[in-house]
Amino acid sequence: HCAVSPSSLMSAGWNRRTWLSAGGFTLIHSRARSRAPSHETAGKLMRSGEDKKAVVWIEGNIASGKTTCLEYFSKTSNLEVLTEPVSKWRNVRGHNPLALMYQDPERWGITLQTYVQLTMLDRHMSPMSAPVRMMERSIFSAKYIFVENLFRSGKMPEVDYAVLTEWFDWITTNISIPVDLIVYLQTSPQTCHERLMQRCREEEKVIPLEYLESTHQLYEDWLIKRSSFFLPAPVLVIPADQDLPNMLDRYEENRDKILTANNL
Ligand SMILES: Nc1ncnc2c1ncn2[C@@H]1O[C@H](COP(=O)(O)OP(=O)(O)O)[C@@H](O)[C@H]1O
Ligand SMILES: Cc1cn([C@H]2C[C@H](O)[C@@H](COP(=O)(O)O)O2)c(=O)[nH]c1=O
Repeated sequence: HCAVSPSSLMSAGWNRRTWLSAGGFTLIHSRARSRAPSHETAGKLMRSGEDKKAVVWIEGNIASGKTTCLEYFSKTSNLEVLTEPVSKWRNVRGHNPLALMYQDPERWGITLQTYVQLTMLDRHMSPMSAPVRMMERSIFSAKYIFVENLFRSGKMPEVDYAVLTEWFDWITTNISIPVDLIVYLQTSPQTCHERLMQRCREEEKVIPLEYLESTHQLYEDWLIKRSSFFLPAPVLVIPADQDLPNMLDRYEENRDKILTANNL
């Protein structure tokens, strides 16, 4: 195993631009076709050659049906599906930060959310293998919904919130995280609570309805009222309290909009 550091490459005649390009990344100066105005992307790090592909985020409360939706679309050709890295949150080198967070949020909220932020960034930066990417949640909802919920409910110390916010702001200022469309599976907290109980994930058995009501409100403020945080793309709302056959009809109705998200 041979470690090559950026500084040794630089002294061998490489500059920052060639080093980044070799790793599949470039620094953006301006973009021919960009999702965001060029002042929002200029100077940011982004993966090369992926600005013509479409990126769709599937957002929604816990147990709203995101994974089920992704599973349905995964049979579509020319589309890749990225599920949330929950298995990593349940097992990092033998530790379970998701379970720890639910047991003692004041102590372990920062641990889980730091790891969620890292693993989400890793998902966003992974090379695209198809013209359309459908991804479960985002680094944005991790911050705007879950970190915010911990902090506002008094379960995250202000210093932990400040450190996570500094990290988040650095990442979103310096790295381009493309998105063309946000699909919001809009459910009632009651529906999520029923589905969560039915799914029966061990760590989540302690989640009360009130927790889902808070995260629901944060989602509504972000994606419907647009009153809380930066919204990086248009939002397609799909009412998702319906049974599965009805949901599949809703997905078919919206298939074209979703698959051509970068032409909206
Ligand atoms: N439309 C639906 N009607 C009834 N149950 C559903 C529906 N969609 C998903 N489920 C079930 O609800 C639970 C949570 O769904 P899941 O897709 O895992 O949600 P998420 O990924 O948003 O947490 C699962 O047991 C799933 O089978
Ligand atoms: C993004 C994010 C998630 N979580 C928790 C919430 C749930 O218990 C799981 C994700 O499950 P879902 O069924 O896919 O909604 O992870 C969290 O605590 N913090 C986060 O940032």
